[in-house]
Amino acid sequence: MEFDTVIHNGTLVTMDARMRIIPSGWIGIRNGCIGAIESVAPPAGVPQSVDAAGGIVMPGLVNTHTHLPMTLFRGLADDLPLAEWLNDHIFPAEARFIRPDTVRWGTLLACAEMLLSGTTCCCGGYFLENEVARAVSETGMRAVLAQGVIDFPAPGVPDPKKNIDHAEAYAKHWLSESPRIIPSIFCHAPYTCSDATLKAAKAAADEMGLLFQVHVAETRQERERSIKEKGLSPVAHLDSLGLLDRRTLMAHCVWVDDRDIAIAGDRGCAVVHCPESNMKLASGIAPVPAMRAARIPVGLGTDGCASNNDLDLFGEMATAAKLHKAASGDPTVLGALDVLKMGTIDGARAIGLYDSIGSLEIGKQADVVVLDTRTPHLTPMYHPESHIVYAAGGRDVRHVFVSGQPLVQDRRLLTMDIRKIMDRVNNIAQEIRKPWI
Ligand SMILES: CSC[C@H]1O[C@@H](n2cnc3c(O)ncnc32)[C@H](O)[C@@H]1O
Ligand SMILES: [Zn+2]
Repeated sequence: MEFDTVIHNGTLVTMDARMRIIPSGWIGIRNGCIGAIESVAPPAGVPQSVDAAGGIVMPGLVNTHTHLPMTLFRGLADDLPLAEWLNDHIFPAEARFIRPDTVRWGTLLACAEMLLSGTTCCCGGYFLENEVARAVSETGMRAVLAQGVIDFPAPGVPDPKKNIDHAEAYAKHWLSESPRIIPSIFCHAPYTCSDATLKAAKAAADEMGLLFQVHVAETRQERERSIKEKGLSPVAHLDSLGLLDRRTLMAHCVWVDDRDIAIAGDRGCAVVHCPESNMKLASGIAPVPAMRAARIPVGLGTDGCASNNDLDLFGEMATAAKLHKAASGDPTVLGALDVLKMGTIDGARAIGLYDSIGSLEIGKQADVVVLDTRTPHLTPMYHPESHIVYAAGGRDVRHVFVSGQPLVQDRRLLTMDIRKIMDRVNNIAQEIRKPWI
């Protein structure tokens, strides 16, 4: 087979069903897909030959929950609980500063940050999502991008009665626009969307075969209010509306009990764990080991930059691995390989892309990351998966490919002018910085 690109001389961490690790292997890429994974000598005469130079070659990371334009609000309102953070700071800032131009630059900044730290695919939603999708598609990154739905006036949808029509039109447009941009619909939460809105949004997503996303059971207050007002937990409430199935992705699920976990497992829906956001907003610790034991696909997410405050999924993996050990008193509860699965193949499964990304396998898209391990903090290397989760960071990412296209080469972005993007975001921040509340 003829290849367009060969990546050789690295340790391949495949994340395939056998979790193969191939020392000094190579992968061949043809027409954007992986065409070979081998341990013997790589072929000569390939147009593009990338020397991984003793580093790690792994699947691109999958950030399964984020809000890209929220880079604009990084560090704007810290050290607050969710309700105060959202109602007194973030919602007012969004009402005032979220416009097509600000969304574009905030999104490009998020893509730059994610690509430079090894994330090749993200999933999430926001308002003015047409602008988000347009910007992401320019960068070459892969993403599942949802139009946000909420029952009050939102940027781009001043009349909440039009929120479903707007989301539907957005999704229809992006269904056939780019193979790397997959549209979706995102209801903000059961406490900001009526039952009618939730059902209509899910019906619209179902009609087009799309992922339906929703923030669920994030805080104790959300759970208690749901039980008081609906007589059901947030998860049981969504289930009573018929919203939970294989195309539903629930972000957070911190305040879930055994019954909620059994419901989610039975329905086949997926969950995103956002440990750093949950820690920073003091929301709590999601019962990830129990959810995984119930065979729920659990991905990892950073959430938006205003509650994390970065988009580095390597950091998120390290946090997840350590948090659950500390919470349970059991160091075996979530091992390095478990967390690496959450950041790759399980994340891909959670967002419906299991067949195309999340592992290095013949036939899958060539979404590939090369880490440079020739650094003091990655020397020596006994177990690559241990290094990826416990010792490496986004700063160790050297090359990034999406569908075989190089997007980061020797730590430099090839499809974005990062200076210009940071300048624009800094200008927008001057506007946001002014006292306005
Ligand atoms: C339609 S989703 C976009 C909407 O969600 C807000 N948001 C960001 N992070 C969280 C979170 O952790 N819980 C609840 N809502 C969140 C974001 O600011 C947008 O308004
Ligand atoms: Zn979120």
